[in-house]
Amino acid sequence: FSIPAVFNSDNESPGLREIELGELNFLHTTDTHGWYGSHPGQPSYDADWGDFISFIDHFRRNRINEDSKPKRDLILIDTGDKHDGNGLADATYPNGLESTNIFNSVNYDLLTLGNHELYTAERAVFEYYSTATSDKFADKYVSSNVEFITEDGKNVPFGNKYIHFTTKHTKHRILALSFIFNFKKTNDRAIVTPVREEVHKPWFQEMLKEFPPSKLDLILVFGHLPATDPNEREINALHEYLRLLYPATVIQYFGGHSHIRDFVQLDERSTCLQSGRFAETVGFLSINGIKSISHTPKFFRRYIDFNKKSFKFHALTKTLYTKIGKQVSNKIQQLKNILDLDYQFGTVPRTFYMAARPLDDADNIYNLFKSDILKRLNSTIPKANNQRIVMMNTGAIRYDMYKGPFTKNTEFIVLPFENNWNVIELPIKIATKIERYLNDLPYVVNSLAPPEAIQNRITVLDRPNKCPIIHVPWLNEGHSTRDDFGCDGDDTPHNTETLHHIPNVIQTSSIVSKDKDTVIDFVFFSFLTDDILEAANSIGKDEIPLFHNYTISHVHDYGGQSAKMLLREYIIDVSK
Ligand SMILES: Nc1ccn([C@@H]2O[C@H](COP(=O)(O)O)[C@@H](O)[C@H]2O)c(=O)n1
Ligand SMILES: [Zn+2]
Ligand SMILES: [Zn+2]
Repeated sequence: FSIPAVFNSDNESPGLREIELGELNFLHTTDTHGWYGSHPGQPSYDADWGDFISFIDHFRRNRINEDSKPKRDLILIDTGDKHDGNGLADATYPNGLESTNIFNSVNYDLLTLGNHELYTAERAVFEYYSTATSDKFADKYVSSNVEFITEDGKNVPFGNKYIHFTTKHTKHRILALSFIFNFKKTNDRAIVTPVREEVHKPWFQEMLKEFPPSKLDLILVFGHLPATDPNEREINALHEYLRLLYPATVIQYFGGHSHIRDFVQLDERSTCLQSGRFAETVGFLSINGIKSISHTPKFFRRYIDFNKKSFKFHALTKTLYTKIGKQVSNKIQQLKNILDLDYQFGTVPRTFYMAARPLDDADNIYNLFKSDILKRLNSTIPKANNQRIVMMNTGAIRYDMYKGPFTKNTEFIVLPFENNWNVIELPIKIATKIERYLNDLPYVVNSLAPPEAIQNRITVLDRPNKCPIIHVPWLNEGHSTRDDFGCDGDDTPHNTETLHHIPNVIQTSSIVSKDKDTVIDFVFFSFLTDDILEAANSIGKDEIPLFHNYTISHVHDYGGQSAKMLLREYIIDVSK
């Protein structure tokens, strides 16, 4: 494979791929999960949220300015998931107390919520009042299929059901809608209605009447659902429905939730962009020829690495900082200090990877959990025959653990969730079959593995055509995205990161009995409770005549150290 011209090394770093502006231009973020303080130690993502604000400012001035000919507009979008993943959000109580202010300093034109804004009632209430109905975003926040339940028990839309607006310079008439995927683990202050049902509700039908095709130039659907999802196909179902009603209108989607870079062409007049995760990516999209009926519109997509070099390059500026951007960067640094996120517990001896190393490799993080960390779990409850299995979902681990300082923030980054340990007593003949049962599940049904791992499996299946594997000595390892427009979407060429299979769950076992009827403790992350019951009952039916189902009454709190604490104990031990 020969090195393309764009991969030159005569620069201070490799050449970047340009963006192509259009009459409508979009910058998109999603699944930021509190990553507003940049990725220290990862030069590809060295920009913080203040730098992003400066970038937008320069970009608007230098590339979308008032006098540009042809005229242009810029629309800034975010598609949710702002908690769980970084101490800036997760080290405060309530979660997101300070980071929400930081996130909200971006002047988004359209924003919405993800499932992480709905895991608890407290989060739903906070999101609703701090953002959805705030002075700044009340006319910009859209959530077409989520209802908020007020203190006095009334169901109200979680923001706007839809927004209609006309762009300032190019005068495009836009109808904006936003849907979240069919999220079932919601709380008692919010209701999610599946997309397929929501579109048949009276409000939707009235909206269709108010905005027939003749009154719209573009339908914009931005939401917390994956661009590619061959199992649930929620975007596809929505698109089929909208296309029947608007046969020639351009319909542009922005997705999220599965944490990957992705771009899908739904038909000649419709595409969907998804812009990664964790403030590693700013998605750029432009469209030209929107109002033309005789020609198909031209779509252009680019995945911009979240770093200062890329920001300066695309915004055509030599210095990035603006006053407001700098203020936000300072605020982030202050918050980091107040929360003591750089407090160091020990040192990570070498980098442990989630998917970039095979599961049985000594540098694989799941291997570390199986072979060491899970075994450290202690509990005071009486043990069934002194034998147990300890299981966790791989999705609970959210990031590679890098060689170097292990800080308070590293804990939130690697293991953000507050899951505790549950236990159920099971005979060996059931307990030993659960791992296989859960790992054989069709991947998207229960979403136990990390979202990006699930999605990588899907995109590999969905797009059998290959992109060249890049191994160029002076490039950083990172995204080499393959999407419906090909292999050149990333603004920065990276060495291809080989991704290995990650199972849905991992476990350690101390079982020694040969007698398969011996009862042992089956210990698992609380997030897995429904899946464990389903697996035990399904296996039990096959294994035991006149089997009685296990129910939640058989599940107990196991106690013991949290996963965060187990990891910290390991680090302290290896740092001695
Ligand atoms: N208590 C929890 C909550 C979630 N997870 C994992 O996160 C995944 C969802 O994350 P998104 O950012 O894609 O919404 C979920 O599928 C689990 O893997 C968890 O482990 N514990
Ligand atoms: Zn997410
Ligand atoms: Zn999500």
